[in-house]
Amino acid sequence: MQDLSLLDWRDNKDAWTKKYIAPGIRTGDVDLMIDELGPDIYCFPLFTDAFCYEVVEQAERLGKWTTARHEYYPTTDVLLQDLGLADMYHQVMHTFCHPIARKIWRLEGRHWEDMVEESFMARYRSNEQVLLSVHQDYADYTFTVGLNSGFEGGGTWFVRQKILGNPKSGYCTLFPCITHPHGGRPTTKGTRYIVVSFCRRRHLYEHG
Ligand SMILES: O=C(O)CCC(=O)C(=O)O
Ligand SMILES: [Fe+2]
Repeated sequence: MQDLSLLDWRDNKDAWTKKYIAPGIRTGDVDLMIDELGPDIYCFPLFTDAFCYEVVEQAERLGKWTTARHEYYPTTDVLLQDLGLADMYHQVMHTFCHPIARKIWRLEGRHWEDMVEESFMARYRSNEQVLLSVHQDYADYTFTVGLNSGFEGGGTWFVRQKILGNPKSGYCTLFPCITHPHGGRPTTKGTRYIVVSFCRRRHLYEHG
């Protein structure tokens, strides 16, 4: 099992899930696992330490960080696609994450079954980009996943709800957009890594 890599998700689903997905979520015990940090801000364990370690290692090894990918409020980031991890991450979203959003907010109908994600890893460092100013995500809802510990500061500040989400390594936060403008608080020591997924309905304005 220890020889499995992040890319083996297609060939060996059971062993892959056991190695990389947190217990509770992996077993479908969603009701047991979800905390509500504040109004419509949810948090649950999603990944194991092995996942977090390997995904950060891959990003740092490839070193494809960008600083101007978004026109507004750019992060220092790399698309999971550019790490070769987009298909794997999409499968995780599809299997474990979108069903949680649909259940919480009663999102029914086929439009909510066909979500596109923009997933990227963002990095904050005391001597590089330390913060992200308050903004709206261009999405229906967003997932953010903490990937490490050993930094100081950081966290997602929801200005209207006055809540700081700062998920531990492997924990995923879920919030809807429009009502939840937010920003990344300064990382004052060390490096903070997160994966952010902007989730959009592919056919938002189509009838039926
Ligand atoms: O740093 C954070 O926690 C928030 C990141 C974020 O809001 C974004 O990338 O859109
Ligand atoms: Fe954001």
